[in-house]
Parts: sequence; structure tokens; C-alpha cells
Amino acid sequence: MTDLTPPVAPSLSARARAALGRRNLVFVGLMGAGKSAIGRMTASQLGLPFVDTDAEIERVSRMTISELFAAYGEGEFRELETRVIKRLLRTGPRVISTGGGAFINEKTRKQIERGGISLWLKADLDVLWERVNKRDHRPLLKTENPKQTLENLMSQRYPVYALADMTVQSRDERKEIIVDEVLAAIVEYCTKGHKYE
Ligand SMILES: Nc1ncnc2c1ncn2[C@@H]1O[C@H](COP(=O)(O)OP(=O)(O)O)[C@@H](O)[C@H]1O
Ligand SMILES: O=C(O)C1=C[C@@H](OP(=O)(O)O)[C@@H](O)[C@H](O)C1
Ligand SMILES: [Mg+2]
Repeated sequence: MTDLTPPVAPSLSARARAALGRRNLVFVGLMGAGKSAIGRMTASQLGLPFVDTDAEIERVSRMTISELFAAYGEGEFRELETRVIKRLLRTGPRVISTGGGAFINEKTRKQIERGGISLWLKADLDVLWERVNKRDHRPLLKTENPKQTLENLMSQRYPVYALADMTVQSRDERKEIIVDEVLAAIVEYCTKGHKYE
């Protein structure tokens, strides 16, 4: 008997998973861009383990990010961040969401370049502000004018985030839509092999 079942096209998730192969996928971008939330959902779509580097740092140090900044300062936090990311990149594949400053640190950025493919979740100031001002766990934003601080960080950091392999616009749109755009970016970048913007 002939099989009359029509062929089923592989889903976007399956195509992205195949395109990624053994590589790690690393989310970078400013505070509030959605790295932690979108990273977790992307990992689930890809059927891969997810690690948020801030959560991992908090787990190994048994301190919150705010406590680490207060007790040891940003310099020590960056050292810890670099070590944690280096260790995570040694194995895989997995999805890794970094804290906003990780990719700015040259040592960490080089590690990410070697151990994975990077995706910048890019967002406008108003989108970022709307999201970060709801919570107060980000030590760098404990300033007199946190929105201005965020804007200053945008001008300093955006040229560096732009070095990422892929860029996806994070905006006032359902998270599922952003995740689909991330999956499409992976397919495009991994099959064509040039920067995706
Ligand atoms: N597309 C989106 N739409 C609405 N809220 C979002 C979206 N993406 C992220 N968020 C929310 O914005 C907040 C900040 O996101 P988070 O993932 O913590 O950002 P990051 O890790 O980049 O700092 C969270 O409350 C998250 O659920
Ligand atoms: O931008 C930064 O330098 C930081 C971003 C934070 O992570 P999110 O980007 O996930 O908020 C966290 O790592 C720390 O507060 C420092
Ligand atoms: Mg985060």
C-alpha cells in the first residue's frame, strides 16, 4: 500500500536546533532587553538546557548580585562573571543568557566568540525603561536618575553589542513573536554564515 500521508515540513524550532548543532547560543544586550526571559523560552523551544549567568553567579556565590556588588564591587563581580561564563562555554550545547555587562568585558567577549554564537537583543530606551523600573535588583541603576544612566549605558555599550553575530529587535510585542524571530535568526545565520541584522 502507498503511504498517502503528506510530508510534514520541519518546524522552525527543529530547523533552528539543527542549524545550531553543537554550538552554544549566547544572549547579550542591555538590562531589560529580555535576555533572561527570551533566553529561557528559546531554550525550551530548542529542547536545550538553559543557564542565566546571573542566576549561576548567585548560586555559586550564595549571594545576590546586589550583595556581591555591595560587598566586593563591580570589578570582583566581573571576574566571577568571566569565570562562570568560561566554564559554561566549555560544554554544551546550551542557551546562555548573560548579564548586560558581560559582552562589554573584552575577555568575556572573546570567550563567547570562541565558544558560541552571540545574539544581541536590542531595544529602545523607553522599552528598556518600562521594564527595568518595575524592579530594583539592578545595582547599576541605583542612581539619582536611572533612566539617564540607562541612556548613558546605551551610548557606551551599543557599539560593542553590535559586534554580536545576530541582532534581534526586542520591543513591545509578545515574547513568543520575539522567540520566533530569534529562531529565524539562528537558521539564517548558521546556514548563510554571515552577520544577521
Ligand atoms: N517581549 C516582551 N514583552 C513584554 N515583557 C517582556 C518582553 N521581554 C521581556 N519582558 C519582561 O521584561 C522584564 C525584563 O526582562 P529580563 O528577561 O529580565 O531582561 P534582561 O535579562 O535582559 O535584563 C521581565 O519582567 C520580562 O518578563
Ligand atoms: O548591565 C550590567 O552591567 C548588569 C546587568 C545585570 O543583568 P541583566 O542585564 O540581566 O539585568 C546584572 O548582571 C548586573 O546587575 C550588571
Ligand atoms: Mg537577566
